[in-house]
Amino acid sequence: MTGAPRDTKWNPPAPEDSPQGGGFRAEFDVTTDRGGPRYGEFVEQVRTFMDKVRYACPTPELADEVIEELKQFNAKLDTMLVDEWHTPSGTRIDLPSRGNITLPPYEITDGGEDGVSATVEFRRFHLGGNGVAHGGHVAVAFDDLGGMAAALNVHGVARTAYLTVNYRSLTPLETPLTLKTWVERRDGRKLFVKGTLHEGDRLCADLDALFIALRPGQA
Ligand SMILES: CCCCCCCC(=O)SCCNC(=O)CCNC(=O)[C@H](O)C(C)(C)COP(=O)(O)OP(=O)(O)OC[C@H]1O[C@@H](n2cnc3c(N)ncnc32)[C@H](O)[C@@H]1OP(=O)(O)O
Repeated sequence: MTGAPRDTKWNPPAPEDSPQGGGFRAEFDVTTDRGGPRYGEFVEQVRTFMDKVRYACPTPELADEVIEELKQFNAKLDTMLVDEWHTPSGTRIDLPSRGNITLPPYEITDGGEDGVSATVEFRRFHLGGNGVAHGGHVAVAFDDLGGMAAALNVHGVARTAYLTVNYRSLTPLETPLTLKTWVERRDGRKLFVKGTLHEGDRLCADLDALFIALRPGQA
C-alpha cells in the first residue's frame, strides 16, 4: 500500500442517471502506470528541487542559468498537458500521496471504511519557521487524508465543509510521522472526521472536520 488502499473499489461506475456535465466525476480513475515507470522519480526530483529552492541563495548568474533551463523544461511539459482526470499527479495509487506533487509525501499503511493510517514526512520546502513545518501544510495533509477517510466511508467523493486543526506541539521536518483519520460520526451526507498527527508518542496536531458527501453530478 502506498498512496491509497489497493483493495478498495476506487472506480465505482457512475449511476445511469448521474449527470456528469460540470459535476465531480464519480469515476476516480486510478492507475499504477500513467506517466510511466519513472513518474515517481520525476515527482521526487521536483520535490528535491523545491527543497533546494527553499534554502538556496543563488548568485544572479546562477538564477539566470536556472531560469533558462526551467523555461525549457516548462516548454517541454506544455506539449504533454492533459486534464485533471488523466494526469498521473493524484491518481497513481502506487506512489506516495498518489503521485500528487502538491501534497506532503505520505504512504498509506492501512485504510478502509474505519479510517486511514499513514506515514507522512514534511520536506524542507514545507518549512514554516525556525526549522519546523508550516501549519498550512499540516492542514493540507489532514484535509487530504480526512477526505480519504470520508471517501472510503461513503464509497464516493466528499468535500470539506470545515477543517479545524489544533496545533499541540511543533511538527518536525524530514521525520516520519504517523497521521490517522477516521469518521467518528455520520449523519446522512455529513461525515464528522477526526484525526491525529504524532511524532512517536508526542501529539503534534489533531483534526476536527466536517466533510459532505457529494450528490451525483455535484461540483
Ligand atoms: C481521496 C482524496 C481526498 C481529497 C479531499 C480534499 C477535500 C477538499 O479539499 S474539498 C475543497 C474544499 N472544500 C470546498 O471547496 C467546499 C465548498 N463548499 C461547498 O461546495 C458546499 O458548501 C458543500 C458541498 C460543502 C455543502 O453544500 P451542499 O452539498 O449544498 O450541502 P448543504 O445542504 O449546504 O449542507 C449539507 C449539510 O451540511 C451542513 N453544513 C454545510 N457546511 C457546513 C459548515 N461549514 N459547518 C457546519 N455545517 C455545515 C448543512 O447545515 C447541512 O446540514 P443539514 O443536512 O443538517 O441541514
